[in-house]
Amino acid sequence: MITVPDTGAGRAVARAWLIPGSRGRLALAVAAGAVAELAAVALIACAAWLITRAAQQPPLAALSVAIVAVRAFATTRGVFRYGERLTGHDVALRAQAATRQRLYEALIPAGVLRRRGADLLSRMVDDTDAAQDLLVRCLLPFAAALVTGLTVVALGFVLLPAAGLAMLAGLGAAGVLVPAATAAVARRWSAAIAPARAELAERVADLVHGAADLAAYGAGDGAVRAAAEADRRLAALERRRTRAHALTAAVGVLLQGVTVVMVVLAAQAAGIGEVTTAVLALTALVSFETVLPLAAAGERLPGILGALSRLREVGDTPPAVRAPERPAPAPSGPMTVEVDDLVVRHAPDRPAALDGVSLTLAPGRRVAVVGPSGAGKSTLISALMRFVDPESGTITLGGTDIRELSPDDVRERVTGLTQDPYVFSASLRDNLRLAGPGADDAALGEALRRARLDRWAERVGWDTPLGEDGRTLSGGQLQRLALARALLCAPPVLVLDEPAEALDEETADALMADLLDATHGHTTLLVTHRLRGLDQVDEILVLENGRITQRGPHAVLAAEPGYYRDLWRSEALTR
Ligand SMILES: Nc1ncnc2c1ncn2[C@@H]1O[C@H](COP(=O)(O)OP(=O)(O)OP(=O)(O)O)[C@@H](O)[C@H]1O
Repeated sequence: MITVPDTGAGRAVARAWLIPGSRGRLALAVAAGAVAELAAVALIACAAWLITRAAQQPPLAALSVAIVAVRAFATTRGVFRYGERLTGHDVALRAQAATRQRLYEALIPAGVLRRRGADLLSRMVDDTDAAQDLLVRCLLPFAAALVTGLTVVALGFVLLPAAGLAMLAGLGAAGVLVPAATAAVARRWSAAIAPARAELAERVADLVHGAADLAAYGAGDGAVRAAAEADRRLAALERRRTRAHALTAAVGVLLQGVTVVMVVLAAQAAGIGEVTTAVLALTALVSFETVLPLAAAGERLPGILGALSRLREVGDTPPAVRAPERPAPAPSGPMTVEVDDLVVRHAPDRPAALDGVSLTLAPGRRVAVVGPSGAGKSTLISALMRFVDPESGTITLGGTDIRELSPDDVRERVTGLTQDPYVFSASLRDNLRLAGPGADDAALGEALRRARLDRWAERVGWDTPLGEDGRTLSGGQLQRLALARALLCAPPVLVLDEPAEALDEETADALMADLLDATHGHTTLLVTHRLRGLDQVDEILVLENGRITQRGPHAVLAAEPGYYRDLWRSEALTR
């Protein structure tokens, strides 16, 4: 369920996210826009005077100043319009870039967001466009219309107060009441349209990402129908909104016509002559050209403020872990990881995922963690890499509590093969270089050799694209590539989360054997479901329901009653 955006929050974001740093440029754009509009009005006023005066056939000299003025105003209008577009778009694009950057920075440490990927993507793309629209479509037109409107009304009062009054009424209604009405209409419709658009985006994302599963279970037609239905609902809402918008736009044009008629009637009643009448009438007519677009600005404004408040919601999502204000110096060289009485809870109302876990991982030692699904193995790795903070207990790295270190420093030192490794749509070489940007071909080759991927690499070539999400790789090759990356990165503490996950028996056994060979002498924490080969590690921890229930070397655990012996026996039976 998408909540209706709170526009007060949107205004706050507009101030906080967009304006700082661009005030000078913004003022320049506003000034250039106002001068361009004034020049446009003055151009029409002068042209009106020139044409009607010329019709009276005066000596040419009487017209020469007006001729020059028309040229001057035409040039001024063009030059300042160009300046306004240049500075206005410069400010707007800077604001948009700054908004995207802020959003991105807010997303990196964010905790669990309530929104799904498609909605988040639309925030990254559509909502950040709001930053640009706020300035280009709302703020600049409003400032230009205000300056032009006030000047024209003042001119009207000077020439003929009754005409000035008619202009004030007409421009005021078109510049304030009509945009307010369009804003109210838009607010009403965007409350209905935003969830409809989010629903369509999510359904389309499901269709694209879940295409294979939908096809496999014959659910494709139903999903397409649901997406088409969401599309129809959105289109119907958009149509109704467009009708309401057209109606308010028509009211604006009507006000323009009525104002010109009133001005002409007032001028005729006052008998001020046809030249002044023409000047007043055409000035009134053209002054609406700057005011009428405000209806569109009013229509866009609630959507913009809503988008900005959605951005703030992302920015306000509490980070999963807090970086210290002044991080302690990061430890270097071989380092011991000490976990002491660790309690981790993913949410206050959930049972602890880790409950009193203690372990020591000394330099060069390898510790394996085994346990049933949901026991807390991945949570332990998340805590070690500081993706989640403990409720109580400590983790120290080289003697320093990791909460005192910058999370990036921790993740540079404790990393490796995480669950579900991602393969980029790039070559094998580039996918490897991710873990070692400065590595030469010899180092890349060595990592591939240790992960037993070298022969395959020679066959397919180092520069062949691996396809989106590694589509050209088998499950085993993908895990080996991820292992090669981890070995290339060679962090002080290597973590390997279920490296043989989702592989067939034979491939998994081969991968585990190679992995145990490759990590010999390297400080390693290995989370695994498979026990084969664990006789090579220094210590095995059995984690059940967040607690360590057994610990020791393979030979001891395989002999004592418990989860490990049961699993070891059932593995032996399946061979
Ligand atoms: N982000 C999360 N929010 C809430 N609960 C979570 C979250 N991540 C894990 N949990 C819960 O914490 C417990 C431990 O999960 P964890 O993923 O650490 O188990 P695991 O041993 O790695 O399981 P598996 O072997 O299936 O990967 C589970 O009950 C799980 O539902």
